[in-house]
Amino acid sequence: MHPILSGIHLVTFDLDGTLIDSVPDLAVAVGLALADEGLPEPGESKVRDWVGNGSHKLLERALRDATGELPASDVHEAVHEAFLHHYGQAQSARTRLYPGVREALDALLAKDMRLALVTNKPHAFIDPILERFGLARYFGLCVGGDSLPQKKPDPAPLQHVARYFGVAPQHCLMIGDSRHDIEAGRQAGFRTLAVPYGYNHGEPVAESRPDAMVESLAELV
Ligand SMILES: O=C(O)COP(=O)(O)O
Ligand SMILES: [Mg+2]
Repeated sequence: MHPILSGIHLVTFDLDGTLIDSVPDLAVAVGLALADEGLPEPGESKVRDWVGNGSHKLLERALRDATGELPASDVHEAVHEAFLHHYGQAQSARTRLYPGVREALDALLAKDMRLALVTNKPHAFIDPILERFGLARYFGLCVGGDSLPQKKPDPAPLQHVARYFGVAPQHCLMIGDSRHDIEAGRQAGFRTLAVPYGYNHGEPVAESRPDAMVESLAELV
């Protein structure tokens, strides 16, 4: 086991960019939502840099990029609704599990760790994606970006998970790909571990100074 796991009873995972490479499907849905407004599709590489603060921010960034200005709230709402519709139609057609994920989850469960998911993705999409990859059984609790009034980098979703399982923060670990995961984890008093392969607005997540980094979750176990 990786030394970061010593004394840990609860491991909380981020979803997008940590367990799954979801940008190909997110980019299609963003493109279709913008096309409904007669705007050009941004493509995967831009969308990769916009993911991380939930779906409202994702569409705000896309509209701002396409039009050069902050969207009016009615346009923002309409395009966000269109995105939810399109993403709901095909949220895992092109999405892939990262290498090492299943092995890591199996090994952690075998060590009697509690596992939870805290994503900024809307909650409605979590179950279908976990089901699609056979991952639903691993997580005792899944928190989405719209499950609570606060989302990462606010520590509240992590504090909620720790309280739910009755585990003190110093025995909890947050694993994620972005500065929002590391900041939320640090503020919640969790240990933090980052993976470098996900989405962090085009910046190295090492700059957020997580307690540890692994190239692949397989290295955890
Ligand atoms: O939906 C997002 O913006 C990011 O989702 P994540 O928190 O699972 O990385
Ligand atoms: Mg992420």
